[in-house]
Amino acid sequence: MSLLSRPGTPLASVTSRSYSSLSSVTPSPSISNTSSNASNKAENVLVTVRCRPLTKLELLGQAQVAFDVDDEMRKVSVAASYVESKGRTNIPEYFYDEVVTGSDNKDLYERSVQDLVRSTMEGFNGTVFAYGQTASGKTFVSTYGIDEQPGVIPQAVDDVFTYIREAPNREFLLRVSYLEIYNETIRDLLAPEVQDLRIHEDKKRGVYVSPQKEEIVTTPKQVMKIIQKGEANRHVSTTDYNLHSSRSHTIFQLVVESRERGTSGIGSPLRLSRTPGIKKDHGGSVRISQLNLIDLAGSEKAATALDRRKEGAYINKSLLTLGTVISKLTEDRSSGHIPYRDSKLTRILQSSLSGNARISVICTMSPSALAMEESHNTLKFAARVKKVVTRAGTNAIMDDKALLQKYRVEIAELKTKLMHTNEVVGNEKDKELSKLKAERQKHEEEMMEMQLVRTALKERIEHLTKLILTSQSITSKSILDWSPAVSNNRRSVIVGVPLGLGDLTKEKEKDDAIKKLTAMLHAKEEDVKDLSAKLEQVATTDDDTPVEEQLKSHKRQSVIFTDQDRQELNRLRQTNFELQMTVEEQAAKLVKLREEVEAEFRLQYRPFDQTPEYMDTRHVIEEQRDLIADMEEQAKNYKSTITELRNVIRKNELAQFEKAEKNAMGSGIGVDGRKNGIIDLATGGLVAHVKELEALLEKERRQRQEEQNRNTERIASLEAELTITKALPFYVFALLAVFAVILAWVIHWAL
Ligand SMILES: Nc1ncnc2c1ncn2[C@@H]1O[C@H](COP(=O)(O)OP(=O)(O)OP(=O)(O)O)[C@@H](O)[C@H]1O
Repeated sequence: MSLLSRPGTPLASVTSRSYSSLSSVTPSPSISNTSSNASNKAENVLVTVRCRPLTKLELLGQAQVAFDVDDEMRKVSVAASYVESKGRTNIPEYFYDEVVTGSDNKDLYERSVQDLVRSTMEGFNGTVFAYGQTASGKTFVSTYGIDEQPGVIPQAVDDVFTYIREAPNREFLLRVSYLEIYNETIRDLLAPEVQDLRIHEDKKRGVYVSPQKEEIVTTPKQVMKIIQKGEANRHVSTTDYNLHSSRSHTIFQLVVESRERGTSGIGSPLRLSRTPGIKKDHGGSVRISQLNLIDLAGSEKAATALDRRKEGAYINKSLLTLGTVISKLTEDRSSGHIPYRDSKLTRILQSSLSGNARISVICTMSPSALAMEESHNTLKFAARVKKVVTRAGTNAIMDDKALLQKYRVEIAELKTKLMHTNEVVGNEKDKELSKLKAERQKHEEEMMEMQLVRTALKERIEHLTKLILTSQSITSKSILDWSPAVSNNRRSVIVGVPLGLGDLTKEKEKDDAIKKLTAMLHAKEEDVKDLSAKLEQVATTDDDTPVEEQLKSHKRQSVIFTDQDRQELNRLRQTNFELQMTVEEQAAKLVKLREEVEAEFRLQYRPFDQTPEYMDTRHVIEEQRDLIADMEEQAKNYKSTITELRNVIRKNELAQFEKAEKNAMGSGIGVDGRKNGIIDLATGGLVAHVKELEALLEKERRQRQEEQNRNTERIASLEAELTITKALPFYVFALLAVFAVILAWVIHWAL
């Protein structure tokens, strides 16, 4: 609700006002017009009285409520019961712009602060401060609420960003600072280590503190973090009246710079409005304004603790000066000196208090009868401050005070410089630089890739070597399994390979060497396993040392493996796996081939004694031998027949002789003549028959002998072939071995 529509305050002698009457709340292109129209109009400080509920402590002490609060009527009055208890009849009443009770900080913000914050976004300076005795609720109003009721500062910050979000035609730059005045010393809550902060004044900037840390902010969260950081550095102590009493005044300052979007403004003159003193927001001019959110330390009675008493003295002194300054401001200005310099607080607030800011004061009070005196003072202060008139106007500036402008100018200058540099030397240098960068990146990538490939290849080579050795050993075993025969045709296949029976020793040596190599490879395989385990273990570490170096020094356990590296490694492992599969397939093929060859050997080179040729020859030899045996038997028979015949012949001869001798003795014929004639007649036929048989036997024997000789020669020749053929398995073995080695090398180089 606009305050203009409300009844005026009896205490206020000048027109009360609301900030909404000064400027349109809606951020729009009309901002600059509205602002300038409203600029420099005399306005009173907006005064709000917040009367908090009784605290637990006060309730425990059965504190009497001494004030009645009527927020509808915006009236605070001393409770009738209290007046009566004091034996009085006059009930004092106070009226203000806003009177609130309870704990609703949101409502308080919307009533008393929101318009001021929004007008700050439109270029007017704004100051909000909470004033009241200690433990009256100033910090509650300013910073912390309860039940998720943030105080004025967080709500203002949020509102600033909401405003920016809703103003598409303007661009903003925000800077924040957070100061503390403790025992009359200025401290920077954002840089507490910085000493000797001093107050300066010049025509352009007015009153300001230096050196002061300002942080450019871009999000509400960032601002809240800064506030929290500052709060952590603030002086807070337990006092007789408050567990967490603020022992210092704090000034949270937000500087807002803004300009219309799409206007560079560089070099364009600052145009002033026709009304003297009012600057119009034309073209690229930058509006700059300050929002000061002040949490004052509480005025208090003398404390018991020495430190607190000292602090209290300073606090009271500065608050007293504030009161004096405000009193003077409400008097006729020409009447005299205004003692801003009497305290750091009034000095820092000088610009705002002297008129160039809209001011909203929230006076906090306790309703307790025990705090009657302080509350009364607060109400009187509130009434006094209500009379202060300010004439805030927008500040449109073009000089380097505005960071927004400065940054824009700097960006434009840099762009020009860049363009210029690009034209003159930039192209060449840029090219060179990007080439170098690209080369370096490429080199790094190559190094990484090489390392990964090396590891993968090593594994693969070891595996391949292992496979080859395995296949070698299988071959040699299978050779021992069978003893193939051989033919001259087969021998011709391996002409030129210097292997033979004598090469068996060399084969043995080779076998030994292969075994040695296998042992070595097994050892290497173990190393690789260890390394892989280490790599797995440290694969997630974020070490910046180049991989190459890390791998070189085995002492190091950390290896960087980015996700990309790991993918690459996995890809290589996959390739490696596929290669292994290929090699195994090849090895299987080799085994199959060897089996086929062996089968062929078995088929073509059956054992010699099983070949038909051998069998036939053997058969013939057997037959010949049988025949010879028969013939020899026959010859024996012939011989015995001949002997028998000869015996018969001799018997016959003797018988004939004896007969002739008897006749001769009787006839007188000589014995010898007769005897010879008879023998010749009797044996002549038999002898001829014997001779005939003997000739036949001799002929037969010669024929058999010749045939036997021929067969024996043939067997000898076949046996000689058999001896030579026995070497063939070794030729075959050598052929397979050479084939396997060639295959392995071909796969290795192909990858
Ligand atoms: N409107 C409120 N509703 C509920 N509790 C409140 C309210 N205002 C203040 N309090 C409580 O009163 C106590 C004192 O408040 P706070 O610390 O804000 O006082 P202060 O004026 O900042 O005191 P000091 O000047 O000593 O720092 C706190 O416990 C606070 O929670």
